[in-house]
Amino acid sequence: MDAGGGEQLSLAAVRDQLIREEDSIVFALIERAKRPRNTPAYSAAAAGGSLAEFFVREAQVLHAKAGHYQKPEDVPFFSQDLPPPVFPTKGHPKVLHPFASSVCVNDAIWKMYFNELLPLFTADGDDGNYAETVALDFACLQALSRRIHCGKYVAEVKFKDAPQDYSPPIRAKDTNALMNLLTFTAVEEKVKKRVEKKARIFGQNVTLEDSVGKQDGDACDSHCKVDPKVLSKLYDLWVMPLTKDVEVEYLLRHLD
Ligand SMILES: C=C(O[C@@H]1C=C(C(=O)O)C=C[C@H]1O)C(=O)O
Repeated sequence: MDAGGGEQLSLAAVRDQLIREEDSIVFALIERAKRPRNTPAYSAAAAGGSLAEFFVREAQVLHAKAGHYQKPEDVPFFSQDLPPPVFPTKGHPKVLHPFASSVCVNDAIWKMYFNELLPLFTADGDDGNYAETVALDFACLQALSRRIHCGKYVAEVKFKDAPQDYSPPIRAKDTNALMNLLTFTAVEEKVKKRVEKKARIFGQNVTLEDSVGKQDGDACDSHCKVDPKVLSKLYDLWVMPLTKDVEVEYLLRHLD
């Protein structure tokens, strides 16, 4: 996480990072929406797995060799037998507990992405561009996973800011109390509105003839590359709940 790069980790800095991650998620979905659903890419092939699974496994091997997956928020979807980096990597400041790297909700992200999200923002159809399609899926999965696992930093700063509040429910392993403590409904409402707005702005067709930015609100939503409402739904139903699951899972082990 960039906010961990030397300066004091703060809730404001971590939230700024989360805002930046929104851009990556919105753009990744816009890119994937260029292609229709392309379901054959997700059907199990003779060898067992699907093309999507094959691509993610192989892409992660390359990414691992290039030095990816060294930070607590960069969590691979298939962690078994990943090779070490081939080139020297620059260490990152250790601001989280060592167990942070084992907090992972990628299985839930995988299921959510393929079973729930994809049908919401891709058109029915099959154009045969399976290799391109799964590469775009990989970008979406990585962007979502990275944002959600930034929850580890959120949890760390929340604990550091109020150890007296967080320690009793951690000791009591009271998941509900922790969830209530770390939830900020007003912040969540703003996040939903902002991602919807970003999808509306980033997803409009830019031409020289029309006046870009003038169209606003629901009027232009049907022309957007991804329905802006899908973004607020994605964050409401899955991204923020999973981020909070990461926060709780991280906090539960904080006093171990
Ligand atoms: C990430 C945070 O924790 C919770 C999760 C949020 C999110 O995923 O965007 C927003 C507010 C909180 O309910 C935060 O406080 O910023």
